[in-house]
Order: sequence, then C-alpha cells, then structure tokens
Amino acid sequence: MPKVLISDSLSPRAVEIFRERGIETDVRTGLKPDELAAIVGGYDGLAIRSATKVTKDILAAATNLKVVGRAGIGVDNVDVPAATARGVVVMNTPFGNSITTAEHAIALMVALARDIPTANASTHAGKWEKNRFMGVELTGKTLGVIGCGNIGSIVADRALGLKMKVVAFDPFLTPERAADLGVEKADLDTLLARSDFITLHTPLTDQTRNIIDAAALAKCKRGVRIINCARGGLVVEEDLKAALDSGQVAGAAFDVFLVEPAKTNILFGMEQVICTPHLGASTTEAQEKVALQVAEQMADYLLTGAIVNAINMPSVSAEDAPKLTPYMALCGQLGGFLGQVVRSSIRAVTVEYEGDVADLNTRPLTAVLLKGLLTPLMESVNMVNAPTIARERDIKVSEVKRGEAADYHTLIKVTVQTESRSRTIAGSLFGGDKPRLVAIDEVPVEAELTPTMLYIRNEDKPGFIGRLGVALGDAGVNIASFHLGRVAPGVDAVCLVSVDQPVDGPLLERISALPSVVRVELLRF
Ligand SMILES: NC(=O)c1ccc[n+]([C@@H]2O[C@H](COP(=O)([O-])OP(=O)(O)OC[C@H]3O[C@@H](n4cnc5c(N)ncnc54)[C@H](O)[C@@H]3O)[C@@H](O)[C@H]2O)c1
Ligand SMILES: O=C(O)[C@H](O)COP(=O)(O)O
Repeated sequence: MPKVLISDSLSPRAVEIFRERGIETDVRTGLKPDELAAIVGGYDGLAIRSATKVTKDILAAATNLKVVGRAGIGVDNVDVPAATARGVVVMNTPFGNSITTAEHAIALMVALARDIPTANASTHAGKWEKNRFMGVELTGKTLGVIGCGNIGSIVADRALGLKMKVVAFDPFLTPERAADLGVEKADLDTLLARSDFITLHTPLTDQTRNIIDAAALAKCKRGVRIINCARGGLVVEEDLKAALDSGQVAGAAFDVFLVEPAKTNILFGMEQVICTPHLGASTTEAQEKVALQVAEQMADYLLTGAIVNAINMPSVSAEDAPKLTPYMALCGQLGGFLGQVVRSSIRAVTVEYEGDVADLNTRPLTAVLLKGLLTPLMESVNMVNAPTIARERDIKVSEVKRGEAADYHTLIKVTVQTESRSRTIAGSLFGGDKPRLVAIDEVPVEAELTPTMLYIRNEDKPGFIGRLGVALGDAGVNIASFHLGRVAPGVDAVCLVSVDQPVDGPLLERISALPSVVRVELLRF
C-alpha cells in the first residue's frame, strides 16, 4: 500500500481522500529540513503547500518517493529539475485557488485606495481621525495587470466590474484573449505610464525577477499604488521603499516577500504599506479545493498511473491509463531491445505510431520507450527523466502518427540513428494487450520478449538451427520458444530464442563461432 506524508497545513479533506483510497497517510507539519530528510525515505508521496522546501537534499533522502503534490500553484519551493532527475513526478493544482487569490488582490487594492488598515487601527485606538484619511475612488481609474493568466484575468474581470479600465502586460496574451477579457494589451512601459494601480500576477522567472525596480518605478505615474499577490522577488523591495519615501509611490500592498516567512522586512512599519503573510490562497473554499484536487491527483498516480497537472510529465487521464498500460509494456520492451543492441552513441530516435495507438496520448509512451532505450546505457533512468536526459545528450526525438496501419491494427515502429548506422524495430499488441515484436530492421519476426533471450543474426543456410540446438542442449539450456525471420530465402536472417536457463560467456562464444552466425546478443527484459 502506498504511503503519503502531508508536510504542510492542508485541509483535512486531503487525509480523508487518501485514506478512502486506501493510502496510508501521515501528517507532520512544521518539520525542519533535517527532520523531513530523516523520514521522507519511507513515503511514496509528499503533499505540500509553500512552506516545505523540497530541495535536492530532501529528494536525495526520498528514496521511495514517486510524486510531490503541491496543493496550490507555485512550485518554486520544489527543485523540479532535481525531482525530474530522480524520476519524481511534481504536480500542482493550477486553478483551485485562483479566484481566492484574485479576490485577495482586489481586497488589497480596495484597502489601499481607502487606507482601511490604518483607519481601522486608529479607530480601534479611540482616535476618530475622520479628517486624517482621504481615499481615492476606483471608478474610472486604470489598473495595470502584469501577467494576465488565470489569476490576472480574474482580477481584470473583477476590476472591470468596479468600472476600472484595465491595461495588461503579458507577452503570451493574444489580442483575441485580451479582447475577450475586455482589457487593453500593452507593453510594460505603457502600462507603467498609464496605471493608477499596478497588480502583479506572473510566476517568478528570470524574466520577471525584479520586473518592478527603481527604473520601472520612475516610469510610473506619481502616486501609483502597487499590489503584489504573486511572488516576492518580482518587486525590488529597497527600490519600492525609496519610491514610497519620495512619494513617487503612494501605497503598496504585499502578500508575498523576497524572504519568507518574513519576520522582518524593509517595508514593515511603513504607514503606506499593507502586508499580509502570504494569505492569497487562504480561504476555506480554496483550501478545500486544492486539498481535494491534490489528494485525488496523487492517489490516481500512485494507484493507477494516471497523471494530471504534472509540471515534469505529460498528462495521462484515468481513462487513458488502462489503455496505455499494454503499450507502455510494449514500448519498454522495444526501447530495451534497442538499448541492448546499439553500439555507438545515439543521434536520433523516431517513433512511428500507426493504427489504434495513434489515437492515444503517445507522449508517455515515448517517455517509457526512451527509458527502455537509455537504461542499458546509463544509471537511474526513468520515464520522468528520460526525455530530459535525451535532450541533454542531444538525442533528437520525434514522433510520427498515422491513423492507418498496413499489416497490424496497431503498430509502433522505432528507428534509432547512431553515429554509424540506423536500427529499426517494430511491435504490436496481439489480442489487444499482449506485446509482440513483429520486425527487426525490416525483417519480419513475430516474438514475445521473455526475460532471457538470444538475438542472433545469421546467414540463411541449412544446418544452422540444428547446430544451435546442439550447442544449447550440450550446455543444459532449454529452448522455451524459437522465432525465425528472413526477408527472402538465402539472405540475412534473424533468430530470437527464448531460453529457460542462464547463458554464460563460454556458451555465447560457442554460438558466435558456429558457421552462419553473424552476431549474437544475450538480451534481458
Ligand atoms: N499569494 C498567493 O497565495 C498566491 C496564490 C496563488 C498563486 N500565486 C502566484 O500567482 C502567480 C500567478 O498564478 P497564475 O495561476 O495566474 O499563473 P498563470 O500561469 O495562469 O499566469 C501567469 C501569467 O504570467 C505571464 N507571464 C509569464 N512571464 C511573463 C513576463 N515576463 N511578463 C509578463 N507576464 C508574464 C504568463 O504568460 C501567464 O499568463 C504565480 O506565481 C503563483 O505562484 C500566489
Ligand atoms: O502558489 C500558490 O498556490 C500560493 O502561493 C499559495 O501558497 P500556500 O498554499 O502556501 O498558501
């Protein structure tokens, strides 16, 4: 039974779902990195929010870990490349807290416009400073949205409802989508120059880090107000402080900080600054949604292999997972076969999917195939990291799909181009779910791949089969199945022999010395 550790504060729905699905679940929040490292090796899944840092060291200790589930959006607290390298799927819940976070941004904008936190504190203190607080109206004002994805577009929608004008800067926002949303697409400088309020909703990337710095702030309207509910690091906090001091920026509302948990910060104590402790996603509704989603997604993956919302793997629906299972086995075998016979470095891999299989999601199949191909050549390859390893090694991987198959209702043909030559192998499913090899280098040969096999290339001459049988028999090796293939009489032939006993080096040498044998390989599956 798989085991999951919940290491951040998740709604109890997550535990209920894991347990309903038969997954043993422990909840241990607030662990220090060394405490987490000490126990994480015992778990197949790790469910987190933003507090747990899933570093390289934690992943190295997580020897059984198969999946990290982020109940939320940002995965900047997870070392995704390290997880990928170790074959750990990282998944998030990309929509569960979007509305709630957008509402927090709007709440902060309204609070900034009317100075609500300071007025609240003053009133609680019995001061009744009615003349001290003079707000600004939102109607007719311009809101600049930096990053108009899920959350940014909800913020834009709500702001339009408040009768604001919305200008959006997002290189990936199409003009059609901007028109649908009712926002004006603009470049960053235009947004900065026109906005009365600016709200940030991008992930933290190399392009967005410090996107609001002293130079950007200088391009803003004097008296602009800035809201950041996305990630600390998008705004240079020192530059913002200087702009607040000079009056260039009238106010700022921050939910996220460069260093979190933010126990001290250069912006703390400034009257014009509203701060919340990363509460964007903290509503009952959003936390129920993300906990439920992450638990379902992780349970599906651990129990059925279905993959949804993974950052480092193509999706596989629960409906597709059982259909893909026999093809996964076939692809693993085809890749494994080629990986054991190639002799020089691989330049390119082409996978042709024909017939029924062409209608399926083939990306996971290619990933499994690459795993099979690379496993004999290097250590620690799995279907999560195999595509990355192939890319890093400059192996060009391509897929071709054809709805029609010539001789088989479903066919997967793999061509590996090495420095010196190309090799092709093809396989199909017999009876809907039994993997079968059907051709090697265009030579037809129908064979089930079993744990120990001899792959022999030979000249098609009389006497070969008898001599091979004698050699195996003399060594006490029983033939379980024997498959021959040739293009035409007398030309090169292929022989695949499944054997019941181990084949040692001297026996292999004896077989390769037999007349007519061109090459012999011992294959393991
Ligand atoms: N405060 C919180 O509690 C909280 C809650 C949820 C999400 N978030 C954060 O909010 C951010 C946005 O989340 P989302 O769900 O809207 O993500 P999203 O992926 O749907 O949208 C992000 C948008 O940013 C745009 N973008 C990327 N690079 C850009 C660039 N250089 N300049 C301008 N735009 C760029 C993308 O095109 C995309 O449209 C994430 O960083 C997420 O972690 C914070
Ligand atoms: O990226 C997110 O989903 C938010 O930052 C929410 O983080 P949290 O789950 O720690 O509140």
